[in-house]
Amino acid sequence: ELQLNYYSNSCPKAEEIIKQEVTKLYYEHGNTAVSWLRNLFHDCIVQGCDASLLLESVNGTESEKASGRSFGMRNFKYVNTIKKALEDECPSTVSCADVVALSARDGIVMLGGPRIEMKTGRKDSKESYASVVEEFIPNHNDSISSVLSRFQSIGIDAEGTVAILGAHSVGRVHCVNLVGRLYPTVDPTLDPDHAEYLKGRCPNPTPDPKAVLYARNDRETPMLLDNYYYKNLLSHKGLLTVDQELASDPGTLPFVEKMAADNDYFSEQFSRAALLLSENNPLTGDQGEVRKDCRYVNAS
Ligand code: HEM
Ligand SMILES: [Ca+2]
Ligand SMILES: [Ca+2]
Repeated sequence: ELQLNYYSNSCPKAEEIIKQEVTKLYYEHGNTAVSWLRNLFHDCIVQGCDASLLLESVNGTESEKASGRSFGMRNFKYVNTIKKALEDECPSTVSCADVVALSARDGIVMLGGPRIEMKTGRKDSKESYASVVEEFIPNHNDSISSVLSRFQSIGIDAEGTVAILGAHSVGRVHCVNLVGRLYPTVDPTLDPDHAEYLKGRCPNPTPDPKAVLYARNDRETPMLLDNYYYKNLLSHKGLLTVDQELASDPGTLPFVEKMAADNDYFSEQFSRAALLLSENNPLTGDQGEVRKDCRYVNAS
């Protein structure tokens, strides 16, 4: 069972230490906060919130980070910074899965988003689920029905799915994930002026995947977790196919319209959905372990 303040006896300063580290890292590299938010999705939706995402590839184990779905993920080295601060205070006590959850919670606040009350007590997996990452994480051009059913399977309804995708109100998309909507012809659901702008950002129809060319998700408030994402969708400026589809499907459009009009409603729904995501199928009690180094299972 997850509970509020799980570390109140075993490591009373744990939550404060995570918040301090997240804040410090944010002022050094603002995009770390963006990464903590994406990590929550990529860890929790794959098997559960168990830090399986953070394992490195070592003899026989392939890292989930090596999956194509993890393309563009960054700042993993700073997870180790947070974990080290915790190990210095209370060795082998605070799980990497809780670091994923709480760093996302505090990152969301740094990005101007809501403060979400999250429980703790998650344990860390002893294995990577790299081989099934693509079953759990949708692709950028998947159909809306498959995206909705993926989130439905972890208890997030259509309204919550629209809200959680509001995470794409911050951060960036690399050209490899965009050119399909620009070349050889422009996707008719994309605003023509915005398409010209995106072509300027991504001039090559077949970009080198190693190239660092990208466009910002939200040109208006790229570092704020706010409802500009939905305003952009309504003006046909969604970047990924999955984003734009939210505004064309009659089952999701009413939520897009309501979130575009009301940032508080977006924040409420985003909090509700992020909480469900953060509580998806955790390991608790005697299950799993508390990794000493988030990149490797403990030596036995
Ligand atoms: C249907 C579901 C989703 C799909 C297909 C998807 C796909 C993607 C793709 C393709 C990128 C761009 C990667 C790149 O080119 O660098 C991206 C970025 C991002 N995604 Fe998602 N995503 C989904 C849902 C979510 C959710 C639920 C969250 C968080 C709760 C999230 C958070 C982010 C963030 C923060 C970024 C920006 C990362 C950065 O700038 O470093 N995404 N996503
Ligand atoms: Ca996981
Ligand atoms: Ca924004």
